[in-house]
Amino acid sequence: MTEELLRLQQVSLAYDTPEGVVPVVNDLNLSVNRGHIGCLLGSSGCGKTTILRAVAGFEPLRAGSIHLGDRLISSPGQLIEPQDRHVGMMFQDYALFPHLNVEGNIAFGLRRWEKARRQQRVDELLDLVGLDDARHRFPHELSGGQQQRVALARALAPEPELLLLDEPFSNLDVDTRERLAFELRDILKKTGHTALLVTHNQAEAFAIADRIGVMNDGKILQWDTPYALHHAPATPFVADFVKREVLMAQRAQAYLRGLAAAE
Ligand SMILES: Nc1ncnc2c1ncn2[C@@H]1O[C@H](COP(=O)(O)OP(=O)(O)OP(=O)(O)O)[C@@H](O)[C@H]1O
Repeated sequence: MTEELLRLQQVSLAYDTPEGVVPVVNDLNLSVNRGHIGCLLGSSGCGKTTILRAVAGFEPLRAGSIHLGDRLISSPGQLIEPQDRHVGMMFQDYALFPHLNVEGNIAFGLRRWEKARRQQRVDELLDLVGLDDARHRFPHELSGGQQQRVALARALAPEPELLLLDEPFSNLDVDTRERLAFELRDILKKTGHTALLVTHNQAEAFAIADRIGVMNDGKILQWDTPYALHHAPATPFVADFVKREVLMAQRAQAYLRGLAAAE
């Protein structure tokens, strides 16, 4: 078995608009090894979600190829349907079904499974995400963090080869975000899942990912470990980007310390 699970080679993506073709990504290369968590980090509009959608099978490629293991899943004119890719996806708004309880949401992708096996899988996942006691509750009866865990369990339920996460913490408050970022990493490492995450938040990227790609304007400027991004940024943009975020986090902490002191 090769080390690499996901491989994007010379990928170009664009949208057709009434004004013409709008290029988003050009000649993009990246790979994520089995069991690793990769992350695309960049500011709004740089093309992160478009790349994730292309891996999921919702965007056609203008050029290049996407492989999952030995399978070619996308190339121009060739697209394996999203449901046949063995790729799980978790969206920023969780997209839980409001009329189904926690168990029902998690079991949604397992409708074709035999009943006993399905129940066993749901029980395993409830245990994994710590929601045993909430199995009969409906989404509106859950906190944001709990909803996020249900969404994660639902995405993992059919045992996807690859998990895609689009800004998984954007709906949560800052404290919950930080806690869940570590928790998510823990869960994925425990189960050995391979994941590709996109976020504009550096703290999240650094808390979760084994490899991070810093993006700007449809390009990955550096695909590296969090340590290397900090200590050996490849371009002035990456150095600035990393430094700016650290500075902002320090300022936020100083501000909060100031508030606490004033109380
Ligand atoms: N359906 C579409 N039609 C035309 N242009 C689009 C479409 N979806 C996205 N775009 C454009 O493509 C570019 C990349 O968008 P994308 O959503 O991939 O960025 P992103 O980095 O994920 O941003 P965000 O963090 O805000 O979600 C943006 O300029 C956006 O306006």
